[in-house]
Parts: sequence; C-alpha cells; structure tokens
Amino acid sequence: MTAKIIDGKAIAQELRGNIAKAAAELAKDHGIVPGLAVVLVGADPASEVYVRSKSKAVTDAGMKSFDHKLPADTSQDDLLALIKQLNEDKNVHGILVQLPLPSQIDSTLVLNSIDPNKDVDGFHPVNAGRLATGQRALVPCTPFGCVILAKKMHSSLSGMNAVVIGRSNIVGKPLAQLLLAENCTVTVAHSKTKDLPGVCREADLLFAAVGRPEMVKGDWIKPGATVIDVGINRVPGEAGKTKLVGDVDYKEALAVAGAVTPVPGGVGPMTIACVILNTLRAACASAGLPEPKV
Ligand SMILES: NC(=O)C1=CN([C@@H]2O[C@H](COP(=O)(O)OP(=O)(O)OC[C@H]3O[C@@H](n4cnc5c(N)ncnc54)[C@H](OP(=O)(O)O)[C@@H]3O)[C@@H](O)[C@H]2O)C=CC1
Ligand SMILES: Nc1nc(=O)c2c([nH]1)NC[C@@H]1CN(c3ccc(C(=O)N[C@@H](CCC(=O)O)C(=O)O)cc3)C=[N+]21
Ligand SMILES: [Mg+2]
Repeated sequence: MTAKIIDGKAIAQELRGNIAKAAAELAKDHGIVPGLAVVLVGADPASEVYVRSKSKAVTDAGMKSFDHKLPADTSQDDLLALIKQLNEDKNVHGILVQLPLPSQIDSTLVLNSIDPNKDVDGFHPVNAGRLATGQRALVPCTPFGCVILAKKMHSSLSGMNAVVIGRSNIVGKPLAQLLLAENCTVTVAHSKTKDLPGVCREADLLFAAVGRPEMVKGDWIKPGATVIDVGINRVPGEAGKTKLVGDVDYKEALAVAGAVTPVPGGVGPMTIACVILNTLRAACASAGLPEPKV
C-alpha cells in the first residue's frame, strides 16, 4: 500500500484564497482591514524566513502587515512598551511575537502581556483556558492547521483514536484540546511514555510534534492511519547542504499509513495560513461580528 500524500501547501493556498475573500467582504461591508503586527527580536535566520512568509501571506490576503524588527539586545522593558503600544493600536487586530526570544527576555511575561483578543498565536493563558472550556478562542496556529488537515481526510473525527506525541504548550497540549473538541479519544504521549511504539500503533490519527528527526518508524503506524508530521528538523543532506525532515520516517510511513503529510509542504504552510485566519477572526471578534466563514 502507498499512502496518500496530504498536500499541505495546496490546502493552505486554498484556505488563504478563502480568507482573502472573507477579508474583502469585511472591508466592503464594515470598512475593517485586518492588521497583523509581527515582532522579531534579533536576527535568527529561520525566524526571518518565517516572519517574511507571514508578512507576505498577510498582504496577499489584502490585510495590513506591521513588521517590528528589534535588535538582539533589546531590553524586556522596551519590548513590553512596544506590546503596550500595539495593544492600544486600533489598526492592529493581531500581535505575534516570534519565538524564541533572546535570553535576557522572559518569554512567558511577554506573551502574557499581549491582549488576549489580539493573541493570534493563541499562547496567552486566557486563550488556552477558553480553548479548554469550549469558548470562542484564538487557538494556536500549528495545532489548528493539523486539525484542518485531519478533517480534509475524514469528514468526521468523532470516535477516532488520536495519539499526539509531544505536550508542549504551543503544539501538543492545544492539539489534544482541539481533538477532544472533535470528539476524538485522545492520548498524549511524551518522553516518559512507556512503549511509545505500542501506543502509536493504536492511533487512527497520529500526530508527531517532538523535534526528533524521523523518530516515528513504519512499524509504529497502524496500517491505514492518518499521520500528521509537525516536526521541522534541519539535518545534514547531500553535498554539504542541509535538508528539512519531520519527526516521522516519511519513506517508511508511506508504505504503511493511509495518508501522511510531507515535510516540507505539510503542516508548515498551514501554520502560516492559520496566522492569517486568526488575524481575520480577531478582527471580526473585535467588531462584535460572528465567526467568519472560510
Ligand atoms: N510546522 C510548524 O509550523 C511547527 C513545527 N514545530 C516543530 O514541531 C516539533 C515540536 O515542537 P515543540 O512542541 O515546540 O517542541 P518541544 O521541544 O517544546 O516539545 C517536544 C515534546 O516532545 C517530547 N519528546 C521529546 N523526546 C521524546 C521522545 N524520545 N519520545 C517521546 N516524546 C518525546 C517532549 O516530552 P517531555 O514533555 O516529556 O519533555 C515534549 O513534550 C519541532 O520539530 C518543531 O520544530 C513547532 C512549531 C510549529
Ligand atoms: N510566536 C511564534 N509563533 C509560531 O507559530 C512560531 C514561532 N513563534 N516560532 C517558530 C515556530 C515554527 N513555525 C513554523 C512556521 C512555518 C513553517 C513553514 O512554513 N515551513 C515550511 C518550510 C520552510 C523552510 O523551508 O524552512 C514547510 O514546512 O513547508 C515552519 C515552522 C512557527 N513557529
Ligand atoms: Mg511541514
């Protein structure tokens, strides 16, 4: 058997087109142009790539992008002052502070200073709480994108056994909450889990968010399962170059799974699309409008 390849790039492109249409309607009917402020502290090359693709996706969708690039030695107080200014700015509906932040800055303190209604990353404890209690929330973009991909493969996820490997606040935990809200039976595995391969083999839906290159092997996968690979790992490739691989052994997964996401071209592009979607959602909520349909 060879698995269906879930084309995250194409699905993200389609979603971005729908977001652009909804944004155009919001402008026409209500005179609101959603705005996203992206804050980058320092010059990490990977972060610069992500920030560029976010800004481009924002402007492609007809929204406003406000980029703030600060030097690596920016003080915590200066960053907090910028966030205060963005919280008060009526043209800014979404605020995203790119992680990781330099070591002189307390990330938790910074993320907690963002207005929860502008927190398009969904990292603020208010949004984590809203998600966990089934209230309208801004939900973290990577888990949001993972669930959209799973729902492209299955019209309903209800009753499916979902296994999430990883329990970070930005991926694993919110992903588990979203899957629970979809009526999955959810298992969250992590570094202390016993018999991880055996746990994974029970999964109809397997999500790997670990940060270990190609850890999930073919014989960890239930035949026919849907496998969503969140991992982004840069490893040595051919001719002294580096290449990106996921947390799943892609070749082995192709032979066993029913469907699998590639890396690159899987979850990554969905994360970007969901940042834009959350910016639109934040703009609608700020104007007292219902959830946009995209
Ligand atoms: N595509 C995208 O848009 C994004 C991709 N990523 C990628 O996703 C991956 C995960 O990111 P993130 O959640 O931030 O990572 P973290 O390092 O914060 O969390 C990793 C999780 O994996 C668990 N883990 C580590 N080693 C093992 C192991 N051997 N067996 C089982 N579980 C293990 C850890 O367990 P424990 O809690 O016990 O330590 C932890 O819960 C990374 O590759 C990252 O680059 C991240 C964000 C966005
Ligand atoms: N506040 C904050 N929010 C984030 O959402 C956030 C963050 N900080 N810090 C870093 C991680 C990582 N992340 C990715 C986004 C897009 C791709 C992506 O587009 N990947 C492409 C490949 C890109 C490449 O070639 O490097 C793909 O998978 O096809 C990957 C990873 C968001 N993150
Ligand atoms: Mg990917």
